Amino acid sequence: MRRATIGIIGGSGLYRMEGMTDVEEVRVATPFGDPSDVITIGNFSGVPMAFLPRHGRGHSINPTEIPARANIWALKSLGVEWVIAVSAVGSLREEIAPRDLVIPDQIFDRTKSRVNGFFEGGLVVHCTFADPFCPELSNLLLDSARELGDVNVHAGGTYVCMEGPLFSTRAESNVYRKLGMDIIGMTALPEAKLAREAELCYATIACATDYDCWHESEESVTVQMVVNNLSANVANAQRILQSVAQKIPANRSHQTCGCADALATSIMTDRLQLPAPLKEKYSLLIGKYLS
Ligand SMILES: CSC[C@H]1O[C@H](OP(=O)(O)O)[C@H](O)[C@@H]1O
Ligand SMILES: Nc1ncnc2[nH]cnc12
Repeated sequence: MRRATIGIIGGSGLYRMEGMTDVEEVRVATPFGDPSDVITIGNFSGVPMAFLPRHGRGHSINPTEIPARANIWALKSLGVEWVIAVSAVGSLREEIAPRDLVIPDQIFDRTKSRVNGFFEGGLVVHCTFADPFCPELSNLLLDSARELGDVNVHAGGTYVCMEGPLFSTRAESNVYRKLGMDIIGMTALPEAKLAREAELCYATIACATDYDCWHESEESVTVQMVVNNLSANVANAQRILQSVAQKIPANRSHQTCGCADALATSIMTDRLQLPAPLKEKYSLLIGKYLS
């Protein structure tokens, strides 16, 4: 199967990558079921890249039902080391206007019904997650976003991940603002946790589409509002991706982020006691720590 080191997870409005050449669609089976859709592998800006739409190409998968474990596993199995997630978000700050971009640096978890990690059934792993986004990949995204010149870009910010699928109540939206959250969405988790467990560098381009429902002089968020602002946002995200693909190093040997070794000190279970079937199941993620 063809391989790629950069993986793009497309969110609402980004179901196909324009500008990819020499493409092949691959179906990847994983121990956690099927990914959201076929993965498109091809050349993008001269770089091998894998693209996966997290809601499926017809947007048929709601946030709670996204097979995030299968998605991350599938990308890892194709050789992906860098994952760039693209997401539509609501803004919880006056200064983050619809159509602005945010490269968030924190996440606050308000999900309720999701499986949060890969490891289970006798294998216990506790990864450090204080900084949920890879700082090095985030910086590259920021550089590329700023190069656009005609888009407002915000460096850092806390993404509160709600369960959905309904949007927030006004009380919730106001509480998130008081708690210091900056943007709101439904999909950063468990995706970011799984990327960390899979030792991938993971960062997000968050495209603001609305002011959620806290703003006194703006309409409360509707799908129509999100969709109206998305097409401009998605075009900008694609321009960033074209530029960042050129900046991402060919391998991670000089990285200082630690993402590539996230499991080195995180596996609690005595390796001598790990049953062979578990070792086999998880060899893609922990094989290098078993020899
Ligand atoms: C269509 S608005 C709500 C929807 O959009 C965001 O998804 P994504 O992060 O995949 O762009 C949000 O989290 C909701 O899933
Ligand atoms: N206001 C909002 N809340 C949750 N997810 C969103 N995605 C886009 N806008 C959103």
